[in-house]
Amino acid sequence: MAAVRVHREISGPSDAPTVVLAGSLGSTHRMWDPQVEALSEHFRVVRYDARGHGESPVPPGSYAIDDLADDLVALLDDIGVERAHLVGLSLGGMTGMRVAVRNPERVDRLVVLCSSAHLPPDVWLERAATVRADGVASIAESIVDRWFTPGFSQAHPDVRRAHVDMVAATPSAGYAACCDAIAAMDQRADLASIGAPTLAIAGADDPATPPEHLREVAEGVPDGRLLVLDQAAHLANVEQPQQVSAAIIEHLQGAPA
Ligand SMILES: O=C(O)CC1=CCC(=O)O1
Repeated sequence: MAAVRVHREISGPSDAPTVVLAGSLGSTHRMWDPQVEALSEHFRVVRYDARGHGESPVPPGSYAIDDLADDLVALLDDIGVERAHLVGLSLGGMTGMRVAVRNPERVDRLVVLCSSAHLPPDVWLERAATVRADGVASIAESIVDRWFTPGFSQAHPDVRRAHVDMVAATPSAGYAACCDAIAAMDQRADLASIGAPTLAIAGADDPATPPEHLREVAEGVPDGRLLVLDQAAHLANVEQPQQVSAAIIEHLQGAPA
C-alpha cells in the first residue's frame, strides 16, 4: 500500500536533533502531551497521528506494520530529515522497530515503550471484528481500563475520561485495520538485526504488553536495555510522565546501553 501523508505537529528548536514520537492504537499525537515540554528543551519533536487515526487519512482495507513504517519514513522525507531518533509506544513501538529493521540508515536511537515484537493474532482479529461490527466507541472504556492502573484512574478521572474520548473518536475502520496489522506482525526474528541502541520501557502493571514482552525486545536487540517502571500500566508515559521523559532524554543523548 502507498504511504500516506500523516497529520503531524512539530515543536522545539528547528536546529536540534529530531525525535519522532509514534503513538498507541486508538490514540492521536496528543497522547504525547506529557512529554512535549521536556523533550522540546533538547530536541525538535515531531508527533503524528498514525494512518487510520486522528486527522490522518484512513485508507480502506487492512493495514500491515510495513505500511505504518512506510508512513513514518515518508514523514521523515517530507520534513527533510535524513536520520532521527524514534520513540514509539505500543503500536508506535512496533512501527519504530520495523523502521529500524527496514530503514536502519534513518534511525539514530530507538525507544520502545509498552510494546511487543509479537502478540497473539486471534485476540487482535477478534478485536478487529468487534470494532467493525459495533464501532470503536463500544470498547473504549475497556481499552482504557488497560491503559492506567486502577489507582491512577481513580485519582485522575479527568485524564481517564479524556483518553476514553480519544479512543472513542478514532475512526472504526482505521482502528480495525491497525488491529489487522498487529495480528499479522511477528518481528521476533528481526530483533537481532536492529542496530540502533534501543531502550525498552515496560509498565510493571501493563496487562496489554507485560514486562516480559519488553524484556524480549531488550534481549533480542544487540544493543538493548530494559527499564521497568513501577505504578504504570500501558500508557506509562501518562502515568509516569517525568520518569519516562527523563529516561527518553538520557537514552537519546547517548547514555551507554
Ligand atoms: O490498547 C490496547 O489494548 C493495548 C495495545 C496493544 C497494542 C497497542 O497499540 O495497544
